[in-house]
Amino acid sequence: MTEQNMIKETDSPQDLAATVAQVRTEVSALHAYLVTYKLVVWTAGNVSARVPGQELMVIKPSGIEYDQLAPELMIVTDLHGVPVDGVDSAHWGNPDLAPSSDTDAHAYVYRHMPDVHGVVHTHSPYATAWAALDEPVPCVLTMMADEFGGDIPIGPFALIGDDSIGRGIVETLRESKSPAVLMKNHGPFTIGPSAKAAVKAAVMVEEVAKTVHIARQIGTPIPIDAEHVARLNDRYMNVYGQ
Ligand SMILES: O=C(CO)[C@@H](O)[C@H](O)COP(=O)(O)O
Repeated sequence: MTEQNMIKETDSPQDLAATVAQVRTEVSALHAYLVTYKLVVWTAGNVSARVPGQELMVIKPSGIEYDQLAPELMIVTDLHGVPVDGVDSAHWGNPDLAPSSDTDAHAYVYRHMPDVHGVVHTHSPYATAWAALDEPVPCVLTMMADEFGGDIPIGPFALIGDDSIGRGIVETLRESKSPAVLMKNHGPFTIGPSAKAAVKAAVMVEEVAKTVHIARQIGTPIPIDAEHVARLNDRYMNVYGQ
């Protein structure tokens, strides 16, 4: 283990272990939403969460089926995606378990967007179809103005396996109100102030990508003007809900 991925010594080991245990439980459980909302096939999607106050994140192991996931199988890494051992009693490995193949992308987002506490990636079919076309989903629904504050943008083409996906996500979402980006030829990545918020954005992306696709089969969807988009987004962000 390098000095870089040693745990900070500011929290007591007991507090840190309890926090990590909570994050493990949350990240493991949130994958069920991906299955429930039909956003994933086989093992093609992942959820991660930042460990609050630490240079750490929790992500699922690569290639493990969703019904096998459990808190103790979640992997704790530093914000460069390097697994960190000894954070809590649920030993991160099983040295046979590698973290998700998208770990570098998630880690890059946490390093560069300090307010982001959750990242989700799926290959949900309607959203991914727009990504294959290299076409943003235009803001033609009030639900899109609410949740995304405008069009759902396309991010650049990026190869899997290094920082390029993370860089594409950050460069695109820094310029946008949207918590979702459709990475060209790949699929949606979503972010949120919590892992659950990022999961919700992944569910919403698929829903609106599907509806706008259907609308285009029967006519020409009508864009919502920018002033109305801004007002809808402001109401949703500041007034909607409890
Ligand atoms: O896009 C890819 C690989 O093409 C990934 O999103 C995987 O489909 C999910 O992999 P793991 O999280 O199980 O490594």
